[in-house]
Amino acid sequence: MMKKEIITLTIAGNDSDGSAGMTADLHSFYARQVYGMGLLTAAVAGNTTGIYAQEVMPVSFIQKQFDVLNDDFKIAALKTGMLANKEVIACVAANLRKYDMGKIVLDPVIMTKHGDTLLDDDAYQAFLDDLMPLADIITPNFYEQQKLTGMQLDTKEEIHRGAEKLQKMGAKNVLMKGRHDNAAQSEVTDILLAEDGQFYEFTKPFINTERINGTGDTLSAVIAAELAKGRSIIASVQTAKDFTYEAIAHPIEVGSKYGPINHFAAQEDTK
Ligand SMILES: Nc1ncnc2c1ncn2[C@@H]1O[C@H](COP(=O)(O)OP(=O)(O)OP(=O)(O)O)[C@@H](O)[C@H]1O
Ligand SMILES: Cc1ncc(CO)c(N)n1
Repeated sequence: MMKKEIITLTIAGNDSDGSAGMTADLHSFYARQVYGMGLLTAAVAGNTTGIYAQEVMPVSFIQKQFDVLNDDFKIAALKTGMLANKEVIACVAANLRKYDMGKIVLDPVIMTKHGDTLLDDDAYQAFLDDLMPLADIITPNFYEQQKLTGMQLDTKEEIHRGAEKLQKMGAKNVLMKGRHDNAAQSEVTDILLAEDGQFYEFTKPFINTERINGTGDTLSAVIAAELAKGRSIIASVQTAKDFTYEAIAHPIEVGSKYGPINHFAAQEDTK
């Protein structure tokens, strides 16, 4: 009998160097053995030194991609990445309300690690009002946590309060990714506030490297892939954390500066 594939979708921008955005998502889906589809919102001209130009897809074209995918496929889970502006957010939110596309992982992509902006300043409110209430899980990094909560979150207590604020805005589960900007730190801990109100911690050793382009995309893509298989939030986050760690721990030589992570090694080393 023919095997029925599990379909996982990324709604994201493409980064031309393959390190981040839709390409990293599709590498991750492949490595976790789900069938990946890509609904393109934008494209950036980037390499390992930075991003040099961006184009946003017309909303009518984004709408068409939603319609044709939903005409033909049953999607088990999706993740969002670069959404660029409030018009794209409105379109994505309307379609996530219209169509049942399975579990929703919201990765609030605002800025790259190297300071390039991927979401307009006037789009945060639409993100909070229209997308947060639809999320099964949201995965902000340290910078995005401050932007979305409007709070300064330095201590563990403050991070807990910030996660509770985001959960009150509608996200069922909130994964607050840990800081990794201190060369002397020994670990990176991500904190999950789960739907049941409990906090869970996911800790791995800190790796002191600049080759970490696409870590956030990879983490959220693996969460989506595992949720698509029907696994729990906690099991999905654990696999995503392990996978991303292995991908950082086995550097590959691509480009001259801020390199990508290694999805091949992670595929072999993650259960
Ligand atoms: N240097 C590191 N050592 C160990 N783990 C790391 C390191 N950097 C990131 N991680 C882990 O990678 C995952 C992604 O977190 P990160 O904060 O890098 O996301 P991000 O900033 O959204 O990434 P992106 O550049 O894709 O936007 C988290 O689980 C985090 O703990
Ligand atoms: C399109 C795109 N999405 C996300 C990132 C980083 O998160 C990037 N560099 N490019």
